[in-house]
Amino acid sequence: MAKIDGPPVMVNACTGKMGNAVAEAAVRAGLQLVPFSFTGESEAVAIGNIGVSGIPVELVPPEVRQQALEDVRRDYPGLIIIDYTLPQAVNDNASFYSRNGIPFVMGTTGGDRDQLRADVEASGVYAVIAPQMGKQVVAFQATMQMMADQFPGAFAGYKLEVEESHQRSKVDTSGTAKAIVASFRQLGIHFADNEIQKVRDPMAQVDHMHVPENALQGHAFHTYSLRSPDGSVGFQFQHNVCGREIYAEGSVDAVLFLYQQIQQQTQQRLFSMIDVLRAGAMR
Ligand SMILES: NC(=O)C1=CN([C@@H]2O[C@H](COP(=O)(O)OP(=O)(O)OC[C@H]3O[C@@H](n4cnc5c(N)ncnc54)[C@H](O)[C@@H]3O)[C@@H](O)[C@H]2O)C=CC1
Ligand SMILES: O=C(O)C1=N[C@H](C(=O)O)C[C@H](O)C1
Repeated sequence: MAKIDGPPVMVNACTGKMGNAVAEAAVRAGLQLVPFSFTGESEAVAIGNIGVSGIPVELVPPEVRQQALEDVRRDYPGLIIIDYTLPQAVNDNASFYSRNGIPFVMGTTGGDRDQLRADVEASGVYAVIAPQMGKQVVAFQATMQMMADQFPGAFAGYKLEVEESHQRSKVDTSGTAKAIVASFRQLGIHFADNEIQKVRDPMAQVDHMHVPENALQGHAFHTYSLRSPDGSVGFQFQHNVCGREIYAEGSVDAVLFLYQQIQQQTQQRLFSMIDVLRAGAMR
């Protein structure tokens, strides 16, 4: 694989479905994969190491991560971390990377998002934080935000229904759905995040959300339905993704974008995936 002009990349956690997918995408893109990965305690002890595209990656448990990161920073100068762990780890991992001055791409959803942004902003570390890394879904997300910015309150009085379907193992409510619902609230619709319907039953996913059976273990099907107060006007928006390729490729674009910002020492240091799209930073 030809090497490209980019940073070494550390993926936490290569043991995860998304972490593994993005580590493979980084290698495919010609980036050097750091052969260490922070992971949830059980895997590190039980598995020891994992192969990514033929590269043996050593799994590091949380209790030795500080020394491990210092070693990695010494041996792989200029590295950028990609985090796809779990919601309960988001804030602590981001603070850990920030304390150590390591730039990162945070794809993990959940946690305290306001605190996450505040802590990263205060630290001055370079980072991209986004609950959605799939470029075309981000374009849809940005379009909804632009409509809300341009026409606040335009849908006041409308009723909204949101259904998001993911693999059964997904513990949290979709961060993408929450971001798009925030735009609907700006458009005047009264709707709380806890009203988002999580579809996790495989039969309902196939019969009601029309998820292909071969995508049940990795999909993201979202439907947003709007109805006017008198029921005479309706809208429906959908974004349906099978697999994880779209997020993995977008994450690599985010890494290359962040690498450029660091090289240019830009004043802005905290970015969203909409910033990455606006910069045209896509292969
Ligand atoms: N931004 C985006 O476009 C996307 C975001 N995601 C998000 O990525 C996250 C992971 O999703 P999956 O890979 O499907 O989950 P998963 O359960 O397959 O993998 C999570 C991995 O994180 C590890 N982990 C848990 N705590 C950790 C810690 N403190 N430090 C290091 N590793 C730790 C676990 O051992 C596990 O291997 C979720 O929050 C999901 O919503 C997933 C796909 C796309
Ligand atoms: O967990 C997933 O798989 C995904 N999570 C993200 C989210 O919570 O919005 C992005 C996408 O839906 C896939």
